[in-house]
Amino acid sequence: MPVPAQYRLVTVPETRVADVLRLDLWAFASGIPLETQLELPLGLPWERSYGVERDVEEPGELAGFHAAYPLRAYPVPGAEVPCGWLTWVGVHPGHRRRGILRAMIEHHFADLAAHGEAISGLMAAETAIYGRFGYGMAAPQLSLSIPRGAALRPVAGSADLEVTVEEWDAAAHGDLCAGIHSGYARVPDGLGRPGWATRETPGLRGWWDADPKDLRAGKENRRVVIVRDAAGTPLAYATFRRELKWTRGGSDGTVSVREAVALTPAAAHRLWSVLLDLDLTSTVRVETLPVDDPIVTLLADLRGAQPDYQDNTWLRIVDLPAALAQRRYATDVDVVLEVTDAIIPSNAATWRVRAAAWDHAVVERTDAAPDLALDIRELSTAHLGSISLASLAQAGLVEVRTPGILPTASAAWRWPIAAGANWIF
Ligand SMILES: CC(=O)SCCNC(=O)CCNC(=O)[C@H](O)C(C)(C)COP(=O)(O)OP(=O)(O)OC[C@H]1O[C@@H](n2cnc3c(N)ncnc32)[C@H](O)[C@@H]1OP(=O)(O)O
Repeated sequence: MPVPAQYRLVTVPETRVADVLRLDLWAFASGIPLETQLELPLGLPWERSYGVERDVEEPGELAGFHAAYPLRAYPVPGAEVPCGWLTWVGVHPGHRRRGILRAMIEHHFADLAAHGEAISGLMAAETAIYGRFGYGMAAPQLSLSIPRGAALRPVAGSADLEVTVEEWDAAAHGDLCAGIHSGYARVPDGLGRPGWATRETPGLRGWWDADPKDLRAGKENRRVVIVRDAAGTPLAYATFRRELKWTRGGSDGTVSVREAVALTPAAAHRLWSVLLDLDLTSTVRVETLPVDDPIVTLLADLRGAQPDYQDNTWLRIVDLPAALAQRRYATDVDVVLEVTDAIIPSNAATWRVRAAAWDHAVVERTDAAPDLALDIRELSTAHLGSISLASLAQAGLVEVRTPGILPTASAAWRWPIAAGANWIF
């Protein structure tokens, strides 16, 4: 769909940052004044930033905006691939529901094709927005509120590790945390965690490393726990803030953990042991965990941590043959898929997908009778290996045409480690 009449799509240079932030204030009602926001690191990919404005002679205010982070090593099952990450989507309330978002999405897909990116990912502000454009909820997340002192199952070697607890200092901790964070995308045993997006661009790193006072929501400045082995090699870190609340019964503080990332089981155990034993606190709150994060099985009483499950990453296959060939499959598979796609006609076809276990696939158009029929949204949902084709079939979202094919196809698309990102962007 083209941009609606009387609007035009434009590239947005960094010199228009105030226009972007003004629109963003309208779209997200953040409450942080423009003058303050102009001082904050934004991390925006200006080379891939696009706006929609009134089709008048002089550039005016923006009616819509979106951008794409050019991720080059986005983890999918068994591979790290280019991904155009859709971000900063907003339409001014005075211009909404006229088709501006739809036009921006179609532009985004064309932009991905021009940059050789077969998939798009995003985190959705509202869950109702992106399914209509073929995005599927590919990675759920878990949130926990863990009581202080919650028992953990023992892990050998945990007590031998060294721990430091420090105030965050980007110069001292930025590279160390980035190294562990990107390393986590490849554990355990090389399997890798699909969906574990890392802060690849300098803009994203700068945005993440900063700890601006205006974004602390009244809590203390960022703190960091680092776990090292006896040789001093960093194995895990967590960033957190505490917030104390005094009640008649004493202190009732909360530890808000932004990230807790460990490369070994012992380091994970040690890291959480520290977070769960901070004085004057009673709850450790963590929002964005992969659903099988080590803490889930380390906790002796998961129920006591009030697990809460919701969507994290939405994924869209934009170039079907490329995307299906880029990832690997967990078992031998030879299956014919009939795929519908209302927005990208080149994906809407019948495809034969053949792969040996743990290898890439050969993907070809075919005239053969389909074994499974599904929309691109469902194929995108299954792409990171966390939501199975079998569960989608059980919900009536994948049609099985060849009886008996579903167990093999479903096992091939699944991945032994759940997908998940642990930061919001
Ligand atoms: C990846 C990210 O950045 S997520 C951030 C998204 N941004 C926000 O949530 C900020 C506040 N909201 C907005 O800025 C706007 O309302 C947007 C971007 C969500 C939608 O922009 P619009 O230009 O109004 O959308 P547009 O007119 O193209 O609508 C396309 C379709 O999506 C539907 N739609 C759009 N927004 C929503 C929503 N929030 N909830 C449900 N449906 C929606 C429309 O009804 C329309 O449906 P149709 O195709 O059946 O007619």
